[in-house]
Amino acid sequence: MLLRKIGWLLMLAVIVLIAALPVPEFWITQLNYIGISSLAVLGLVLLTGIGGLTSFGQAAFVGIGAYTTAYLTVNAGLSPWLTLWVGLGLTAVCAIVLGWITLRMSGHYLPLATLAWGLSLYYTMGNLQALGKYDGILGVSGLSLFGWELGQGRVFFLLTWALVLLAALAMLHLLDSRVGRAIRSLKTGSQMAESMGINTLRFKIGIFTIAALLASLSGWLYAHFQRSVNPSPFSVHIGIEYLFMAVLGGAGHVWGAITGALVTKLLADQLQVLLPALIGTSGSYEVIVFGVLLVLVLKYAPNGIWAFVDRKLPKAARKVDWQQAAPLAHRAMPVKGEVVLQASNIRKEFGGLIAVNDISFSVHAGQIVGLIGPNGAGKSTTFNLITGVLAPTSGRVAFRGDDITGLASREIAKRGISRTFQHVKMIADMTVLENVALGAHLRGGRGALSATLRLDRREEQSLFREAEIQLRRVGMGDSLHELAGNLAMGPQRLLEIARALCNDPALLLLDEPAAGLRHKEKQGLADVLRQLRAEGLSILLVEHDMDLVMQVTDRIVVMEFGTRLIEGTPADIQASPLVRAAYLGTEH
Ligand SMILES: Nc1ncnc2c1ncn2[C@@H]1O[C@H](COP(=O)(O)OP(=O)(O)OP(=O)(O)O)[C@@H](O)[C@H]1O
Repeated sequence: MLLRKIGWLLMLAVIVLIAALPVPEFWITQLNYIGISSLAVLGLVLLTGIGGLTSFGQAAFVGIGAYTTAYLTVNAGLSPWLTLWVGLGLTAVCAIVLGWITLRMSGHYLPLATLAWGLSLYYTMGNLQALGKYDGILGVSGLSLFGWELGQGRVFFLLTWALVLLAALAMLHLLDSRVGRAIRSLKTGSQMAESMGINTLRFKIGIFTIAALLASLSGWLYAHFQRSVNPSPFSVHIGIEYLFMAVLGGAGHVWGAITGALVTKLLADQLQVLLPALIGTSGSYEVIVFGVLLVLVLKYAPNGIWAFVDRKLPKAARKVDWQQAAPLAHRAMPVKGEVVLQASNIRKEFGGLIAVNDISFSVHAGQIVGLIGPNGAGKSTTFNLITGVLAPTSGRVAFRGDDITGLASREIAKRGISRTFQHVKMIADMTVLENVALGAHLRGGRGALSATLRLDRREEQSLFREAEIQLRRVGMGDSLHELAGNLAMGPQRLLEIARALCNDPALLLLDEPAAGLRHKEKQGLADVLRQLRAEGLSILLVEHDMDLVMQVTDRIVVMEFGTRLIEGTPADIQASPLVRAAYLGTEH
């Protein structure tokens, strides 16, 4: 905390000193350009580096901010302080509409779509008569405050960098919050995030809009700094340059944005002088060098320059300030023996393959039910049908008497079903505690604005308190501040269980929790499962480890080729020749 404060004070001191000392005007201008670019790149860090959504269209949003203020100040005589908000509003509308259409796409379709609308906006700016076509709008006024001209020098520099630091601070606050954890979960794919109750599309549109707003702010500054606008600085080419800055600086780090903008600008300046002197002719050779540099960075330093700096910086563990926090509300739990889950004739067809063939079974409160069967029997598909990852072809799933067939994962999580994954899904660069707190997403309600303004601290304390309780419940109370990525497989699986428990579930679905565990870890897991059952939780367990299944389950459903082969107590199953034949692959 103290170190962080010193860091901020140092940065402020450097900025004030640069403005106060006789630094040549050329450098002040360069630093102004760097600050303006940093804002747009900061948006890309959030969107691409942290949220995992690649966009080539960031420059187009810079253009919307720049053109809005240029047009309205020149043609309507409005104050730039008013047009800033008009630009931000217009940008938000464009981002929400474009995001709503394009962010459903995944893989390479999304970057392609951003290219498409980046180009469209560029040509729109270049072809509209009202916007001066490719000549743009000239004579944009500078910024002034109560009649005092801010100019293009030191005062503008102070304003720009104050905005950059404020944006960086806001983003750091945002990322260290309930909303921030949800944003960081987007990169792991939507399945885990949705099962924590996170509406991934909403969050994607949210970060897309925040990134666009930062770009728009950058455009507003640019227009009043440059005193003119034309389409060139808002082309896809510049969009790619912003991405380059983010990757070079460190797309996963807030400070990577400023580092990237700074290094790129300084390098471009130096190369523009050096290369013609070396080669003997002038031309845009620096673009070629940047191309080569980008390939080298992607190959040898994919996390960017700031990742190296970050590794050297001292890290303080999160301050434990949640001991006295208010406990989170609990849901009413089913009474022992009540039917918690009822699957009735559920069926799933993949083309011609019947992966789950009219299966029926139930789970009662306070029971551990095992779902076993040879590879490919349909266990994971059954899990996915119950948790809303897949919609059944036919049949019905009821939870605590309510029909939940075909509901989205996040709706099912809301009702009290939590799950773990066959292949652990966690956020490697977040601590164990933060990962587990993600599981309590639905039990908090504070949004992005509260987080940015730090008005969410009470709720955060309650969420962390809950996360610690659940980690202690599964025996991981000593690993709160460890990075999840450093955990061995056993603790990773326990982390997933603690995260699932954070949702205060009435039913827990565990998908092969013993896979990859050592003997001792399996015994530890068995103890945890027994303890959870003793506390009244119901568990549906898919597991290949027969020792564990026979030790902990009350009843077992055996599947084979998508059908229910037999159901009974562990003793019944062990004695069944049908089960033996299914596992040995012999006729029965
Ligand atoms: N998305 C899908 N598209 C097509 N076929 C699928 C899909 N998912 C699963 N299957 C098929 O459905 C059948 C059941 O698969 P499932 O993963 O549910 O079995 P499982 O019992 O969980 O196996 P394992 O123990 O190996 O995880 C398999 O034949 C599998 O290839």
